[in-house]
Amino acid sequence: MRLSHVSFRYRRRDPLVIADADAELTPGDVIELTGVNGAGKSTLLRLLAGLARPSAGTITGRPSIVGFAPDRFPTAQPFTVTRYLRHMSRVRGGARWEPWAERLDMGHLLDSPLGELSKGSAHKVGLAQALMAEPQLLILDEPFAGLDADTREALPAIAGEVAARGGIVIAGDHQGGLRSLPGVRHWTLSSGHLKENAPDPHAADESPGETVRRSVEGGPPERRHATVAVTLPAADVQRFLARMRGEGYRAREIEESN
Ligand SMILES: Nc1ncnc2c1ncn2[C@@H]1O[C@H](COP(=O)(O)OP(=O)(O)OP(=O)(O)O)[C@@H](O)[C@H]1O
Repeated sequence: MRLSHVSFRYRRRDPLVIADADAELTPGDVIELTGVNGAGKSTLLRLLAGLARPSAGTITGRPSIVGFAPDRFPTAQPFTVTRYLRHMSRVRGGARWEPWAERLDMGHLLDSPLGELSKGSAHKVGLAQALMAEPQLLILDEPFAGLDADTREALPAIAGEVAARGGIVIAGDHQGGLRSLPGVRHWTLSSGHLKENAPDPHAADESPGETVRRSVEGGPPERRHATVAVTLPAADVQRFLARMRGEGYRAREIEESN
């Protein structure tokens, strides 16, 4: 997925909120987006999700299944949690919401009307509806806001699992909750400009998917690595990378040749 010269303003004479942003997101990426209040993080996330259109520039290659968890889940809807999640499951072609309700510890909330939920509980409903469709692009706006300790702890692993199966995860997050995942990319927005920070030199040399695979398999991580050069048709690169990252391996360099 690629952003090319993306700019956005809310109204014609308003200043640009996003100015000439360029970026590339590849399957398996986990990206943390930071910036001060009002920097434009939510705006950029909505553009990435396809909920707003760039005023200029293009966003191409958006995966077809997108999960978006907003910073404020809209609770002014006349449903209980179960009815809402069932409805979203139908919209999502019969996606299974029950495992997510269990994993996010929502059992006690299922009969509650959306309008009576606490902030953190409403946030969990937003996360469950975003996750249920197994999105190839998972967009989380302030995912840790208001969450209880258990769910906060579960969320990096969930993000890592989405990446491990070749999904892209991007989270607008003040709290640095995904930083425990090695290989996380860091984007910042400042004065409308999107910038990628250099990777943390102390971070482990492995992808988030690899970390999850190791934690699932158990045992201490094996630190020895080998680098293998692979040649394949250019048209197959994205599919290959997705599969490779899904297996927990990490691409170091991509070079095009004739
Ligand atoms: N619907 C809107 N109409 C007009 N301006 C808006 C609208 N939504 C946001 N803005 C403006 O766009 C700018 C960026 O807002 P945005 O919510 O994207 O920032 P943010 O980085 O997510 O902030 P925060 O960290 O406080 O959530 C702000 O100046 C805000 O006032």
